Amino acid sequence: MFPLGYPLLVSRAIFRGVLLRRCVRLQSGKSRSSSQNKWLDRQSNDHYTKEAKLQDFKSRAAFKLIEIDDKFQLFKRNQHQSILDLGFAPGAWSQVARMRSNENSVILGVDILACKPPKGVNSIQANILSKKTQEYIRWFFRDNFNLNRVDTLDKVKGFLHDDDNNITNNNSQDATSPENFENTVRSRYPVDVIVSDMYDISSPNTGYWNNLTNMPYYRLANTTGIKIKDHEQSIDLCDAALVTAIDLLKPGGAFVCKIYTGKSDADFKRRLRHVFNKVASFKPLASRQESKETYFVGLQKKANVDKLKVFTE
Ligand SMILES: C[S@@+](CC[C@H](N)C(=O)[O-])C[C@H]1O[C@@H](n2cnc3c(N)ncnc32)[C@H](O)[C@@H]1O
Repeated sequence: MFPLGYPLLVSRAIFRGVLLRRCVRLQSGKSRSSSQNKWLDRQSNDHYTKEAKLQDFKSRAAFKLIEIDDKFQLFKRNQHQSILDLGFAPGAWSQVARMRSNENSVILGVDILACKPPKGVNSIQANILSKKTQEYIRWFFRDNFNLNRVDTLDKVKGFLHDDDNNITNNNSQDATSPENFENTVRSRYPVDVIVSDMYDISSPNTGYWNNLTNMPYYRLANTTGIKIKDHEQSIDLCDAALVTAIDLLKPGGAFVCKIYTGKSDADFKRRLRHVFNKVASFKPLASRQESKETYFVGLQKKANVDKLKVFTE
């Protein structure tokens, strides 16, 4: 005969066994998927990841922009620049821009994620696919807001404030005066350099009910692994960055944009040639060989770019 408490003892023992197996699995890392393990191994052995930690960069992405800047000389030590970093989070590129530009240069990071910017960098949490975001960027650079001190841009401009009149007024000034001409160009095109490392992430579209209206998962930092989808999403963001460049980058300005390569690369390059005198593509050594990402660079922005022509011809 079994003692009375036997079933309780057995179930306790089974429960302990299950717990123990789980702990062992967690310690040995076996509960992670193989791709997670691969990613962790790669990160811990990666030279750039180690170096980023040593140099206090937010991520290894810093070294990609350093290589791009070494080759194309985007940032100037001897001149004030307005620099726009699209998709700045967690902030490694902004750190590089801060480090390599003049101390009076102004840097604005924009990201759809809320993220505290690195020291000496301003930031706006916004979606670049929204036209309103471009207005905020223009106001920020033109009116010299300092978002590090107070969130003045939000307080003064508010979401429904329409400030386009200022641009119209500036245009009606005597354009023959060199000073007025310079002011008009500055307020219309207040940015000297645009860098975009934006990358779309695929939304988890199964296994949950999305009960939100602002789609917080509609921005990602990883590829889906579905090559065509990754490429097309990347082209959308590149086009958004290019529209921002057409609308806000000063003539002569420089542009860098990450692209996840695919069949529409040539079309995008053609659009870039409408906007810039010099166009190049560049894969930094810090960009993993197996990654489909590469960078397009546009130098010497042309004056009077016709947006319609860029996207229709
Ligand atoms: C690869 S990460 C950028 C890394 C960054 N350059 C750095 O050095 O730390 C890509 C970023 O693009 C942002 N992003 C993606 N879609 C966006 C959008 N529509 N508007 C603004 N940012 C976006 C993501 O939130 C993500 O933070």
